[in-house]
Amino acid sequence: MTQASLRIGTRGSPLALAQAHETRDRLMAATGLSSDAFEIVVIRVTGDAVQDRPLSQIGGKGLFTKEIEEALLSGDVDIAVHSMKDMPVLQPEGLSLDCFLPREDPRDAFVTLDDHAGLADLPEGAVVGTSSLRRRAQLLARRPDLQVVEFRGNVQTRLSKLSQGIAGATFLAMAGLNRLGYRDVPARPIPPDAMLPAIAQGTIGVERRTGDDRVREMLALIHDRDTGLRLAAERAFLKGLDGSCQTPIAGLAEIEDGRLRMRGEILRPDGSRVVSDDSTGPLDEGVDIGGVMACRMLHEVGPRFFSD
Ligand SMILES: NCc1[nH]cc(CCC(=O)O)c1CC(=O)O
Repeated sequence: MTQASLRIGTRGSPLALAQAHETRDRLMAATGLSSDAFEIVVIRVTGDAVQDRPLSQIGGKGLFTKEIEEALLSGDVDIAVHSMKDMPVLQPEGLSLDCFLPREDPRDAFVTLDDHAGLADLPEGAVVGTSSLRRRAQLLARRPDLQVVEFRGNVQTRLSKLSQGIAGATFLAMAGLNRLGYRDVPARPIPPDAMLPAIAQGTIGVERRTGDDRVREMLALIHDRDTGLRLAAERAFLKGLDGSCQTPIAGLAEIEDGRLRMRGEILRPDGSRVVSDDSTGPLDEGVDIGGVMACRMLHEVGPRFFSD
């Protein structure tokens, strides 16, 4: 590569920076280029600027991505690194998102400073902190007695809220903890059967300008095929449901014996109803598997499932 360095756009949170560094390290290893060939550019986004209100009140997905995508389109950066969990299913005109790094642990973790073994051991009426509509709904579906309070901020903030006694437990993504190297956080992974994770949880996606062939070829070197096949199913499911941050949706695709197994779940926000599905098909038919699952579910629950 003879051009100037490749500019990597990212949010400035500790997790976002860790993900940008992982992307740069993989690009260095794949291309043989030195770190001078890459520049990490931090971009401030709405979702980070607004700390005092629940994200679901400010707007749906896109709060963490809009400004970064604008920088990509205007040529201020050449690639953008995202948590795929925060990405809308459709990209703006002119941008492509088809490079996924090997997926981290997709599971949620149960985090408590007390010695409760897990969710089932929380005392009657215990207070749990989360800002995720999905986690809230899943929690209330299993334990309607629990009280859910709004919990935002990074890992440190959430742990300090636990130590102040604001809540007895919270949830975090295992992927975030692992990527940040937080080994001593008291986190227990929750099996997907007990709490199905968010679509794409644990996956880093790298976005680019559609016509930028130099970047397309570079990103092809670090794309992880299995992760791509899994995300195709999960994101087709999300797209079929027309999911936003206002709707509790969970889903996980896994490769088992050379086939793609997709589990999906939609919930009423108060947890009063849960509809789940589990289906397996050929590895390269994720788009169909996820799309058909979404259709079946919408048909089963009728049009006003999420809102009424
Ligand atoms: N919504 C915020 C967000 N986006 C991605 C992750 C974690 C890392 C990942 O799932 O890839 C988190 C934090 C969390 O849910 O604990």
